[in-house]
Formats: sequence, C-alpha cells, structure tokens
Amino acid sequence: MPTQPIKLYYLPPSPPCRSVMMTARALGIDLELVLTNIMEGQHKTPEYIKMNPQHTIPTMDDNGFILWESRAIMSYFVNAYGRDDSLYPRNPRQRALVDQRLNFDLGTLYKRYMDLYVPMLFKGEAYNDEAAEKLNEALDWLNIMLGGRAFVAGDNLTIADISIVVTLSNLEAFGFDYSAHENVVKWFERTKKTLEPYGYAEIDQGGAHILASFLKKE
Ligand SMILES: N[C@@H](CCC(=O)N[C@@H](CS)C(=O)NCC(=O)O)C(=O)O
Repeated sequence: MPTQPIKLYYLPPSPPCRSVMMTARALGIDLELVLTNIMEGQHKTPEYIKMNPQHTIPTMDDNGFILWESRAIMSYFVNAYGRDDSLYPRNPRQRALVDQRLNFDLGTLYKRYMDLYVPMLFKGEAYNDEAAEKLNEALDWLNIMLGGRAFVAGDNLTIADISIVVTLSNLEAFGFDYSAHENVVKWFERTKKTLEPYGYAEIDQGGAHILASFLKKE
C-alpha cells in the first residue's frame, strides 16, 4: 500500500471518478478524496492545470506520481497495489480481452452515451433519436460480447466491468430502455451485486442519480 494516501481529485456524479473509486474500494486502497467542482472551475486553476494540463477529473496523485484517464488509473491501481491480478489479469490473452472491452467503452459505448446525453444534460437539447439508435447498436455489441460469459471479459469481475457498469447505471437512472439486450440486463444485475461490497449503491448509483437530477432540471 502507498506510504501516504493517494489523492483523487473528483466530483461524486462524474462517471469516470465513480469507476476509479469503486476499483480503489475493491482493492482496499484508502483514497484521500479532493472535491473538485468542475461546475465552479476548480479544475481550471493554475495549480490544477500544472498537475493535469488536460484539466479533467479524475486525476490521481500517488506520492508525486500524477495520472489521469480513469481506465489508466484503474490499471495502475491493480498493477501497483492488487493482492492478485484478478481484476486485471497478467495472462496476455485475458488481459487483451479486458483491454479490448476498456477501449470499446472509451471509444464506443461511453462515447455514444455521451453523444446522446451531454447535449441534453448541459445544453438543454432534445432527445436525439439518431444518437439513441447508435447507443442501442453499441449495447447490442456488448450483448454479443457477453454471450456465454458471466462478466464482460470472462468468468470474473475485472476493471472492464467496473468501467462499463457506470455507463449502464447512468442509462438506468436516466430511464433509457435497454431491456431488449438480455445478456446486458443479466450482467448488469450480477455486476451490481458483485460490486455492492465496494460501494456500488453509494458511489455509482448515488452519482448516477445526481446526474439524473441535472437532466430533470432542463
Ligand atoms: N476519458 C476521461 C474523461 C475525463 C473527463 O472528461 N471528465 C470530465 C468530468 S466527467 C471532466 O473532467 N470535464 C471537465 C473538463 O474536461 O474540462 C476519463 O475516463 O478519465
């Protein structure tokens, strides 16, 4: 475990912050949480920009080692502090599948979720059927990936599940109908239960409901 607590610059509703926080809990890492309100520009101060020129949350400071991008932080946590490699397997093929799912989430699933909801959340725009269709297509791909598997990259929970579950928690809180994707529905319920000891309801569901309240204000 680190000599001094790892600092995590975060905001409770931020999806990538939620996945990093659940990963830390699963590994027994105590984080020093530094509330960083991006709505009030706390990520644009000279000190923050010096630390992370891209001014995103989450950003981690492990005794002077600075890292951002949630999926990179999750991998680092397992590599540096995991008692075993189950959340991010060392076996090349198993790890490759986890990496593929993480990249699928970053570049496709979460991206399409953002393409639909960011304009509604922060610009007051209307629901876009074309963006919803694209999101459904990505959920269908996830459904196929889950065929014959309990978790997204195999039989055990990995950081790919912890990344992807956050997107599903948002869709559930926003009332998006994903019920046609049967494997996804079953996996989501299984992953929620698996993550419950690591703060699923508090961190992930709680954060998603804060985001959903922004949606209702529009
Ligand atoms: N791909 C990044 C996304 C980080 C990100 O864009 N976070 C948002 C909050 S959810 C943010 O910091 N927005 C403020 C900004 O980009 O200036 C990750 O997974 O960490």
